[in-house]
Amino acid sequence: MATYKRILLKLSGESLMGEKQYGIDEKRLAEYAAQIKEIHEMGIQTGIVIGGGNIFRGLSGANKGFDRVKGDQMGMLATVINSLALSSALVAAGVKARVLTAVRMEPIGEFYNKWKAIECMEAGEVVIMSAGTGNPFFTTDTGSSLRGIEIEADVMLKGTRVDGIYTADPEKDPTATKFHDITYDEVLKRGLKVMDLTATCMCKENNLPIIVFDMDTVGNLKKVMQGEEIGTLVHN
Ligand SMILES: Nc1ncnc2c1ncn2[C@@H]1O[C@H](COP(=O)(O)OP(=O)(O)OP(=O)(O)O)[C@@H](O)[C@H]1O
Ligand SMILES: O=c1ccn([C@@H]2O[C@H](COP(=O)(O)O)[C@@H](O)[C@H]2O)c(=O)[nH]1
Repeated sequence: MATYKRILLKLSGESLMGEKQYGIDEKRLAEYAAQIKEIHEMGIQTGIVIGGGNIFRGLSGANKGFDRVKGDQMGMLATVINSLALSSALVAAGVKARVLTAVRMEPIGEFYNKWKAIECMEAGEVVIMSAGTGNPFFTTDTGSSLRGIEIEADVMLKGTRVDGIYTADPEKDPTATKFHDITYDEVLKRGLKVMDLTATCMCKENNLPIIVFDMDTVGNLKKVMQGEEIGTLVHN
C-alpha cells in the first residue's frame, strides 16, 4: 500500500558509476530504472533529480583551473547527460519518461516549469528535472529541495550509497552511529554533510520531509514507499 501520492527522488550521480571510476555503469542504471518502475506501477507520481558527480563538479573544476561559473555550468550539463541516460533506461524498461531542463536546450529537453512537470506526472510519466537549479554555486541537493517544494511532493527521498544519516560520515568514521530520525535543526546544528545545508534549510522552511536511504540495494526504493523504516527520516 503506497503511503505517498507524489515524491521527489534525488539520485546520486556518483552512485551511477557503480564499480567504474567515471561515467555511467549500465548495470546500475538498469537497476535504478527497474526500482523506479516498481514504484511507478504502485501509482506513485515520481519526479527525479539526478546529480552529476560521476562526470563533473564545478568545485573540483575550479581546483583544476576552470572558472567556477563555467565549471558549474559543466556540472549542470553533466546532470543533463545522466538524466538522458536514466530516461532512456526507463523507456527501455517500459516506463514513460520525460526530461525537463532548467536551462533552455530544446530539443534535448523541454524547458522546466512547475505546471508542466505536474501535468506530466499526473498523466503517468516519470519526470526527470535536469540541470539542477539552472544557476551556478548550487548543487543538485538544492535543486531537489527546490523542485520537491515546487511540485508539492509529499516527501523528498535522497537515494544514495549510505543507508541513512550518521553522527559522522560513515565512509570515514567507522564508529559513527545511524539516526532512525532526526530534526532539520539537529542536522544543521551538528553540520551533518549527507546533504548540503542550503537544501536542508529549504526543506525545513517549507516543511518537506526528507528520507535518506541506500538506493544501491535493489528493492529498497519500494520498501521505503511501503513505509519500511530502512533509512533516516528528517522532519520538524
Ligand atoms: N553524517 C553523514 N551521514 C551519512 N552520510 C554522510 C554524512 N556525512 C557525509 N556523508 C557522505 O555523504 C554521501 C552522500 O552523498 P551523495 O554521494 O549521495 O551525494 P552527492 O555527493 O550529492 O552525490 P552526487 O553529487 O554525485 O549526486 C555519502 O556517501 C556519505 O559518505
Ligand atoms: O543548481 C545547480 C546544480 C548543480 N550545479 C553544478 O553541477 C555539479 C554537479 O551537481 P552535484 O549536485 O554536485 O552532483 C555541481 O557540483 C555544480 O558544479 C550547479 O552549478 N547548480
